[in-house]
Amino acid sequence: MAVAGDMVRLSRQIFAKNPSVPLKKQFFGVSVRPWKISPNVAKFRARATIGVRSMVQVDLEAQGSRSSVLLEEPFGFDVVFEGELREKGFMGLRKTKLVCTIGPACSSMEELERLALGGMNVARLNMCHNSREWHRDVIRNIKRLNEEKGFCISLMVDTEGSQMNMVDHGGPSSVKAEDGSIWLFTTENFEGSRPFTVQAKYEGFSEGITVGDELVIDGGMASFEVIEKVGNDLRCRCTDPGLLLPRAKLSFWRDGKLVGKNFGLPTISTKDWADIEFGISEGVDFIAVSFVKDANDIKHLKNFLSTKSSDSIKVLAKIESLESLKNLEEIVEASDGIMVARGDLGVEIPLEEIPTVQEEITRVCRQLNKPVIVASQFLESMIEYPTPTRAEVADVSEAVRQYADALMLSGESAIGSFGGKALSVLQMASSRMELWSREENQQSLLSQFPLGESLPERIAEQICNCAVEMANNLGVDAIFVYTKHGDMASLLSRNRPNPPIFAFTNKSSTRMVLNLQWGVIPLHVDLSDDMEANIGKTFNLIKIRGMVKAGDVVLVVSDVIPTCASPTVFQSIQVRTIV
Ligand SMILES: Nc1ncnc2c1ncn2[C@@H]1O[C@H](COP(=O)(O)OP(=O)(O)OP(=O)(O)O)[C@@H](O)[C@H]1O
Ligand SMILES: CC(=O)C(=O)O
Ligand SMILES: [K+]
Ligand SMILES: [Mg+2]
Repeated sequence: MAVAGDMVRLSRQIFAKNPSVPLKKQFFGVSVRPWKISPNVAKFRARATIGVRSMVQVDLEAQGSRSSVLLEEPFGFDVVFEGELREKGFMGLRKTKLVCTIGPACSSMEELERLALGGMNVARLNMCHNSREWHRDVIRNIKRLNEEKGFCISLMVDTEGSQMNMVDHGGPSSVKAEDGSIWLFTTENFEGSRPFTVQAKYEGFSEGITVGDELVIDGGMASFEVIEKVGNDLRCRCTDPGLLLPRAKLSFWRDGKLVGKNFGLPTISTKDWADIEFGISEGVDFIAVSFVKDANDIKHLKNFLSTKSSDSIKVLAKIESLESLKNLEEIVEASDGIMVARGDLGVEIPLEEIPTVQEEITRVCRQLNKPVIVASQFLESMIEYPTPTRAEVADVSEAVRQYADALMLSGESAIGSFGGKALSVLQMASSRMELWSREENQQSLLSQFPLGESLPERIAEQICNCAVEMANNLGVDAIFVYTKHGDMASLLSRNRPNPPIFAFTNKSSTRMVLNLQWGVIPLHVDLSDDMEANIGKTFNLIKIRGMVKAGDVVLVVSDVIPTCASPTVFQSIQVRTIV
């Protein structure tokens, strides 16, 4: 069995099984794909020892040549899933994906690797913090881990957005506002800290605000009453004492309703555009847009990405304002995925509404087949303590029970002392709840809603729905799907099947994007037009890695198949036994 770091010696047998392609052509034709060859064996050997790609030693003496060359098989694995599969079997594989926010507590190579080994599927970079150079180093380090150690971690840039918050003067980490104390909220720029004075980030923060309005800090950390308006500044009396943290969020309320929404600021600010350009140039996989208001915000960014030929980068809309909730369906339709950003959402809607809103967003996303991340405060107490509260574990389990595609850590990983432990709590709690849902047959309760409009789309959807029903009823070990843009894999995932979905794609961007989807294990492999050859090749490759064994039963769903023999695309479901 080959493991990470091993060199896989196959000699000729693998190709003997695949005689349809002449060996010489396969290796030395004008197009060397799907095989890369280097005459520089030493270099390849060196990479083989640090890398985990499948290395294939081919003895060319059999072909009348004396030398032997080492070939790199471009087969992208995920060492963490491989390890889990060997340890726990197909049904033990975790389906819920995990996102970690990278901050100072976990940005070193060692810490990143620890999170990678702990099951991080996506790394989130919150552009609210730190410099682009800092984020660039993190991105490059993660790419290096993927490249050299065989992890499969996708990258997400999360925009700062135009939120109304306090300016961080780099002073003490929090200031206490006492009951009845009088504070000035100003837009005046000043250095250092001034007693009882808070600088608001935008000039127009007090527009439309009148005496008597309530100013709420961070959704309820502290509250003030506006007692005087002095130009743009507000003099306020503390009515509910509490802590003012650096960059705390400000919101205004009148008669129990939010006022002064958005302050007329664009969803994507000038700085956000620069951060997006940065993300494009660093080759990230997702851009999460903060404080989305409507579908146009998303369409605008997607157009921009396509003019930059970067449409392989997927756009996630963060639902964290009242306005985004009003336009939920159109935003979900326009975007490639959603984040339920409960932190800021809790500033704009009453806290007791968060659970039902979360469930509703998750439901809409699955109906419209868009991945959904549930985010914020899952294990907040673990920023300081090594164990979670029981209520926190229940919250994690509830999101898993709702079949969210992914769960996210924020401060727990970014600044917490126990990021690795927090990740393992997510990991264990999700696996446990997935098992329970399967045993209770909760999937059967999922209602589907027809998506496709054109006949080919409807066919693809029906094939995937039926494939999952078959896979569940037959109790197959795994579903294999061959997919270029990930659509079939996504339609399978939408049905939340019992067995894991191995999605083989020849586009590395598709692989990184599928990484966010429930139950999908995306693998990068060169695919040809000949589906039978693809099936044979992928069965062999993953058998060699010890991921499947003879006798395992696999349901194969295929889509990418126009061949000379059958020039029309046909989609099929087959049940195969690994031999
Ligand atoms: N790159 C970073 N550098 C420093 N601190 C960070 C970084 N990323 C996150 N943090 C810290 O981690 C904590 C929580 O993370 P984060 O900022 O992602 O939460 P959030 O406020 O919910 O996100 P958002 O600003 O998108 O609403 C914050 O208090 C922040 O100070
Ligand atoms: C994640 C995020 O942006 C929030 O919870 O507000
Ligand atoms: K953000
Ligand atoms: Mg937010």
